[in-house]
Amino acid sequence: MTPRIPATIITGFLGAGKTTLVRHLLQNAGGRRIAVIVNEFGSLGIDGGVLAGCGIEGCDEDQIVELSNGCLCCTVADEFLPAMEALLDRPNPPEHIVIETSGLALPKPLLKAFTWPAIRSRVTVDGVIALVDGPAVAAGRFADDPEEVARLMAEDPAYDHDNPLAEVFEDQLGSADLVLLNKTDLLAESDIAGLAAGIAAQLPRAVKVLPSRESRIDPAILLGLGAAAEDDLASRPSHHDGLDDHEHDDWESFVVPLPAQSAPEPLIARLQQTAAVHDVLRMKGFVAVEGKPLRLLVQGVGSRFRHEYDRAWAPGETAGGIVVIGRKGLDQAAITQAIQG
Ligand SMILES: Nc1nc2c(ncn2[C@@H]2O[C@H](COP(=O)(O)OP(=O)(O)OP(=O)(O)O)[C@@H](O)[C@H]2O)c(=O)[nH]1
Repeated sequence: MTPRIPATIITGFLGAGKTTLVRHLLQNAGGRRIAVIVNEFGSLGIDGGVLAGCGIEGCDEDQIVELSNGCLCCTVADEFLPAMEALLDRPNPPEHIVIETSGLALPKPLLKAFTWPAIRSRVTVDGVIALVDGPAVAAGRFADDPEEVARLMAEDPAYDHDNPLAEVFEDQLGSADLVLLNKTDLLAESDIAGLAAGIAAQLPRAVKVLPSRESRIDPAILLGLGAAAEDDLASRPSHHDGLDDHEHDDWESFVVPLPAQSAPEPLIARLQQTAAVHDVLRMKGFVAVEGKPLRLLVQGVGSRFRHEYDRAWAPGETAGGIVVIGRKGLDQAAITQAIQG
């Protein structure tokens, strides 16, 4: 029997550092043929664009497969399985497959896809790695807000739902074989061990929580976990166990188109201000800057922003824009106006 190809699933909330981890893995593949399947919430294909434009030696664009529909967990049959089969049927199939899920995806439906006979006979889930945004956890972003719960219960006595951020976060952690507590540069040194222990205590199984910065952990630790997660679904609890389906009604995303900017800084200031006022969870996009041949990659998680010139615009690829992601109910018109200035 041909050995099964190992697949690593990378999960983690919006902006935790998943794409950064995939880049790190590709950069340090040590000659191993790694294929990446990437899926994100919100159009524009930023993550695929970041990876395909990575300029990493030995990394061809055809190693990156982008699934455009925002929710891998809902499109397993239509998109994910055909993409996997196409990868496996290549004349030179990958030695390892890395799947980056969207920050709002629940990993369990994806894990279940690996029990389907057509996939199970050829691939095994080597491990599920959950990225955690350290400062967001430290700020209590994923904890239930007792006041909010009390308010919702007053409105509807039958209310028993967690905060949707907490729910997605817990589902992602519940499936993990390894957790990276990322962005330690933004944490006080003295808080790291306590936060890691707090996360470990929340997990349904004994799973290691490793602190990381820029998702930099040796691939020898990340790949080769040998978890065979598809055989072990019962020990990976989800809020949606027993439910046939789940909704993504809690979230929304839209694109704000932007013309060429005179400089990055005023735009970043407007984005920061917008994120703070409107409680936006994630913004990312590519923008043209006058007089610059390269496109500006803009990344925002909450109100923390980074920007860099990443590569030249490809022919026909001129329109800039920012994807905005948040909880349902964003004031799209006001946000668009605030960002466009
Ligand atoms: N300060 C700091 N920033 C980080 C670290 N790791 C990643 N980032 C930044 O955080 C932002 C989000 O990182 P990504 O890797 O795109 O996160 P993601 O989980 O793929 O995001 P989504 O796909 O949108 O869910 C980027 O600006 C990264 O450069 C870190 O350890 N420290």
